[in-house]
Amino acid sequence: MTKDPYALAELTRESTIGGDGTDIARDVPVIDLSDFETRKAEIAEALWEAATGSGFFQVTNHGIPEAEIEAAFDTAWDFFNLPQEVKATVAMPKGVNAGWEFKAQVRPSTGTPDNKESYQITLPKMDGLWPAETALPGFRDRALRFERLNWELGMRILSCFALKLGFDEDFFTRAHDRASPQYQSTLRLLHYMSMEEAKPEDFTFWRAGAHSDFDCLTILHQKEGEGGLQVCPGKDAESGAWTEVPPKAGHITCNIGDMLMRWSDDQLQSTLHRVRMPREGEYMGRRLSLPFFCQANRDVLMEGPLGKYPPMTAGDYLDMRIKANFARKG
Ligand SMILES: O=C(O)CCC(=O)C(=O)O
Ligand SMILES: [Fe+2]
Repeated sequence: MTKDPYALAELTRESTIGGDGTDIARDVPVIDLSDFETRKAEIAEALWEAATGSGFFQVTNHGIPEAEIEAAFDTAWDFFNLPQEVKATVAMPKGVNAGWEFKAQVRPSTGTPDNKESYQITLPKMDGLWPAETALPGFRDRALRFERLNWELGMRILSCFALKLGFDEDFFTRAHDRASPQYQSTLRLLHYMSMEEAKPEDFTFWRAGAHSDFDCLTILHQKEGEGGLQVCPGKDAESGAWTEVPPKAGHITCNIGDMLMRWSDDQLQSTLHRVRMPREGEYMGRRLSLPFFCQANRDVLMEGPLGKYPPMTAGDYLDMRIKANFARKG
């Protein structure tokens, strides 16, 4: 093993964990967000416990109507179902976190491209990256509506972490101001291609190689029956023991990302996760998922309450994280 070639501890951890590993059952905490305003203190306690423990949890009674989530999956499929040449008109420009990409994301953990296509919506970056209204009528409005619903849920959850960290409760809402040109939160539509016609060697790839997210908080919608997500909590990363998180209607899966881990002086834990290929006897069809990444605006200064790290803007942090990812040599 060569010496640590990475600038960031979070990336070093990620790069060492690309193998199959083993399966292990762990509890994924489920937190009921009903009566949010009146139960806020209790909910904040439960979220804190989950996020300082494994960093992975699910929320129920989260306020996003099931019909909206189902409609968003339909909208995502309408997009992926477009001919490749139409999707190519909204291809992700280099260095921009918006638009369409196909089998392009290489994870440091695996060194191979994830077997997926994705379309990312980052509000200030969308000029020329929406499909033509004639190609997909209503797509933009539907996608924006879902982006907003996810932002609202993200801000509710983050307001609980703000209180526990000693900030005022709107601290992270200001830091993720949707109206700002510095906004960099992202809704991602993901399509993992069907493996029904795949060759045995295709199964050696990953749908999504092991990684931790760069953001503060990820809100992940999965579809029941389309499993494969596995997590390995930070404190157990050495173990290489992975836990399935089966999609369940009414449950939204959430995880802490590296940005909030740093911002909280490592009190909140970002968690390694991945999407494995289906195994023999399992559903082999396509898999869709819809993550929303709460990433603080570029100009926001991240300054932890305990002062563990030097202050840094969220923009600089993300640039550093992305650069470290691409600096990796296989
Ligand atoms: O598709 C999933 O279930 C997870 C996706 C993911 O981890 C990501 O895009 O960061
Ligand atoms: Fe992720």
